[in-house]
Amino acid sequence: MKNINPTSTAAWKKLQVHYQSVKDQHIKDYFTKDSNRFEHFSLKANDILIDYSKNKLTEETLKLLLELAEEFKLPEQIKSMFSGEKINETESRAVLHTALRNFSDQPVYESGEDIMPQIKEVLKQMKNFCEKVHNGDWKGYSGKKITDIVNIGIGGSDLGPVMVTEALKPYQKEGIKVHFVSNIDASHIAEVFKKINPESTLFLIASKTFTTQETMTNAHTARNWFLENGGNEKDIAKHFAALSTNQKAVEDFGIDPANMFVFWDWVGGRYSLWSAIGLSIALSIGYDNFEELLKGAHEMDQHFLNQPLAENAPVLLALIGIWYNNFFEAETEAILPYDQYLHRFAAYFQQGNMESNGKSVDRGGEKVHYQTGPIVWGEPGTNGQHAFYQLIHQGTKLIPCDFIAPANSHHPIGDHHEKLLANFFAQTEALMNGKTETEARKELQEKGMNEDEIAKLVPFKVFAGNNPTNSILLEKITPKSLGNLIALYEHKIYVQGVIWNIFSFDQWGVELGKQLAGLILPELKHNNPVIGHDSSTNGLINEYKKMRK
Ligand SMILES: O=P(O)(O)OC[C@H]1O[C@H](O)[C@@H](O)[C@@H](O)[C@@H]1O
Repeated sequence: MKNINPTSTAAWKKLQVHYQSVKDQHIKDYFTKDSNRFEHFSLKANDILIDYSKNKLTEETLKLLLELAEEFKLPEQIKSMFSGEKINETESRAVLHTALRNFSDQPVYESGEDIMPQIKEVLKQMKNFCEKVHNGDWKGYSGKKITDIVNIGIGGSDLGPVMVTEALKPYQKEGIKVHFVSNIDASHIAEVFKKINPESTLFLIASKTFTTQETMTNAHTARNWFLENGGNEKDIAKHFAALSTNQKAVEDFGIDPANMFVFWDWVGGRYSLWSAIGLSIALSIGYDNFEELLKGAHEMDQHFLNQPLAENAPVLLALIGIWYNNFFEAETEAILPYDQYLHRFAAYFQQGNMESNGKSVDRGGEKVHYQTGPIVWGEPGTNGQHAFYQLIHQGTKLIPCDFIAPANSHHPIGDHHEKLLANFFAQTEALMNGKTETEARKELQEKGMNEDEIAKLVPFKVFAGNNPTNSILLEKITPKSLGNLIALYEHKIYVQGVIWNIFSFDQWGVELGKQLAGLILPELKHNNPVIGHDSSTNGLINEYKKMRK
């Protein structure tokens, strides 16, 4: 499959021609032509309803996009991921986060070995550990029950657990608080220190490599704080656990090997919340709920693996994304959850997408001459409405949006949820329909304005509309439905990577920043001026040295 340039496939060429014939069509006209457009362009995938009818697409568009997927032998590429082929070629690794949530009783082979027994072993270890912490058998050095969990990790070792523990707050175990420290900025950990007591705190050092500068620095600071505030060396085992693939580094740090929860190099950092990295989640919501989350993801895995492309939710979302990214030249995509608990969902998939598909070299090592991964961003509704929706409605950029909402709130207080959902429905409708000049005029007339005033205001009151959205509706945000939803978005990323012919599971770009910061650090340890960089970097470092006290 290497060196297939998507732009030279037959389907891509057909899509280019087709694009010319539909690009100026208005989405609302598609609804006029087809009164059953919702039925034709929506599907149910397990717990999730996806309405993709409010998009700039026709049956023909979908047919051609599906042809594109077929040209890349997508069904085979999906199978190759699930079956443990080393599809992460630049790191020579399999990509098997799906095995972590495999409840099918089928073996999964990696380098000829069934990895399911080791996965189950770690799950058992997590379960036992959670039970001990929750029932108070796991005690701190002074005999107190654990009340606070501090997860120290960054990137994939932080964002997933943060997003999920926030999303599932209603399931939080009583008596357990979870804190997250990721930034190397000491303010992050200092603020957490204010809230915790060393006697009843458990630190989870979460790092796939156990070498990441931020995490190791924060871990050492936590250890020092613990020792300076009442704990002894011999007590470390009761208060520090490690979630990692690097056994040696964990031991060197001084964490009891019995407190190590392992995972494996075939779990990508940004796909690792399903692994031991999820321990903070399990401690927060209870192991059984954590398992429900895994089961929800497994359901979506089965859907992705078995549904024909035309009825395959992650595939459809991926193809629609490609349609906008590569034909309409949209540069960004917004994820807009109408659920306050999902307030880190967009941030989580910002890493998921941008670290996976932010690539400009194809699988054959050639520079690509087409667009790959979009910029992903978003905030929850309705807050976003009062912040950046103006630009989506009336700006000059095309921003395809995913609207996500649960039909039921965890807090059925008054009519909050109906109001929230009224906004959810109204926004996608307004983004599509816009407001015509006639409508704008009528509105102003009804306000009693005279013709002069109306003529002046009308241009500002017109909305072109025709802004595409997907609406994703769930019954309720539960561990299981959240598992479904996360896996949906994960698989979308892979499908897009296949079609852009890029590797989605490495992240060489992130490495550069790490190396450069490592070079500069020793130069900050003395007060002599530096001269080895460009004049801007030299100037900034030297001014910083003058400013610092
Ligand atoms: O878990 P680790 O090894 O500390 O890595 C943390 C993060 O580091 C880098 O930013 C990337 O490689 C991310 O994908 C990763 O999640």
